[in-house]
Amino acid sequence: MEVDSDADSRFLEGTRHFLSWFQSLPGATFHQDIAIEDLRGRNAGRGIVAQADIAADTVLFTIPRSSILCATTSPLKDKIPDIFDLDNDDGDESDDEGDGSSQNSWTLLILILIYEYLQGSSSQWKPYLDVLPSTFNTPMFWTSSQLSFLQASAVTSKIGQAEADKMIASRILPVIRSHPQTFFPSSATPLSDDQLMQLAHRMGSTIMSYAFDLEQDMEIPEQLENDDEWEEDREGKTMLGMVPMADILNADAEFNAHINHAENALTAVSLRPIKKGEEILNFYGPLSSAELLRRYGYVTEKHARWDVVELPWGLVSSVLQSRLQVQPEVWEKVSALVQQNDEYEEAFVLERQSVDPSSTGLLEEPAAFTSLPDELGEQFKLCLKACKKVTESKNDGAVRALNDKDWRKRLYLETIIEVVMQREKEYGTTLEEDDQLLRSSFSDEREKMAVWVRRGEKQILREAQAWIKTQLEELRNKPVQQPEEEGRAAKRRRI
Ligand SMILES: C[S@@+](CC[C@H](N)C(=O)[O-])C[C@H]1O[C@@H](n2cnc3c(N)ncnc32)[C@H](O)[C@@H]1O
Repeated sequence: MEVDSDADSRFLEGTRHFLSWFQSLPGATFHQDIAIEDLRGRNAGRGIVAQADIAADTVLFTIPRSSILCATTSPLKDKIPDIFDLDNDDGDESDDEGDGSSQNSWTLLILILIYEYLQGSSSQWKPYLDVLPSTFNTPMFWTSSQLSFLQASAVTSKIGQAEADKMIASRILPVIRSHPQTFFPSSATPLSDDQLMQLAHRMGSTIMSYAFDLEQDMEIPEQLENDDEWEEDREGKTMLGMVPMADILNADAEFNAHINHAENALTAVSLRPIKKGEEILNFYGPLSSAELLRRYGYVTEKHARWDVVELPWGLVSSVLQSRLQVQPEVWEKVSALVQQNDEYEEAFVLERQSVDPSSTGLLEEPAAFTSLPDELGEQFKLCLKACKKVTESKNDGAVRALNDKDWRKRLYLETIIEVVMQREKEYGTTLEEDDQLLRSSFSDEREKMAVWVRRGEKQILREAQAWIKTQLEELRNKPVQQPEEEGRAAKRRRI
């Protein structure tokens, strides 16, 4: 790798400046045995590393609430108070006027960040803003060639570029355009719509991978306990905020620190003894590799235990139709009945059973594939009922077979195993080919992460296949209660 010493010294200078700014904040603490280190060598940006052995329950650093950049601390509140009346939706644009009049906690924080960024040196958060990223590895910023490495992963449909563009155009740009003096100080060159769009994307992505939900673990004062106003206040309590230093912590599925939220400050506390040289790690939640990539732009081996794969109902339905040999015009009626159900689902998620990390941040039990989703079984059952209703010919052998519980169970398992195998084929390469690829070297880290994501999904499909096989085996070994032949023959007959 080419060494860019200018960029390196800017990086180090940014870290130094940020740390001294942080330490100068009233009420902030930073333990003497930890340091912010340059972890770019392993694609992890900055991180915090123990410089000596640290005991469990040690306060690693303290962040005063006044230093958090959020709706309550932003100077923008005095300048454009109207936008602080939150809509309390989660980005749903249905009631959006397109004039920036309705904000949610997400869009408001984008505006707050853009405002601070445009204030340059006069922002009190400048040293902090300087260590926030300007580029991202999340799929939102990938080329179509890089995205193609994700193959048939459902994550490709969740990137949300178009929705983000729409949200920025309707909620962010109108506010900035109608308050030019507020956003652009006299010294600053106003930005074009395209530049603002890019800046908003950058801030949106920063929030996605850096912001915290600010819970307020406050005791309710007795005299206010039955006060309606207080209740209302508490309802809207979840506020997004940028928390300096807490967001320098990297994270993994096994971690050794936790951020505690108290009334006046947030503290990072060690969950167990941490050895000198160990990275201090937080936890972003039980996220699959695909979700970790989508939100944070990285993957780790340990997160793969929460990998998931989606089975579209359309695929289940078409495999079932061909197994039952139902004609297309009849199956259309069956499908219409299934879709009328209030709980109709378009896709089902296969996942392992996995316990959460322990209170000390360790994963104590392996994750295992132990069942198909109940909702999939319910919808399958509903589909068979619809099939029976539509075909009407009550004497038909297949309909009689549908009444046989074991036959239905076998039909379900055989259908899903076929769906699982077809789903794997949609990816274009096999699990074994991906494994081989992952053993080679990649010139593009994004391609490697994509292969990791798709490989994890294929692994779940294989585990699901193995589990279904054992279920079928058990069913085969079960004593037969009814003549088997009828059901089998019925399967071959047309309904
Ligand atoms: C809250 S920030 C953590 C600090 C960040 N490393 C930095 O330099 O600003 C979250 C981002 O850090 C990176 N990150 C976090 N944990 C990581 C890990 N275990 N391995 C690699 N990158 C990680 C990802 O880019 C993620 O979007």
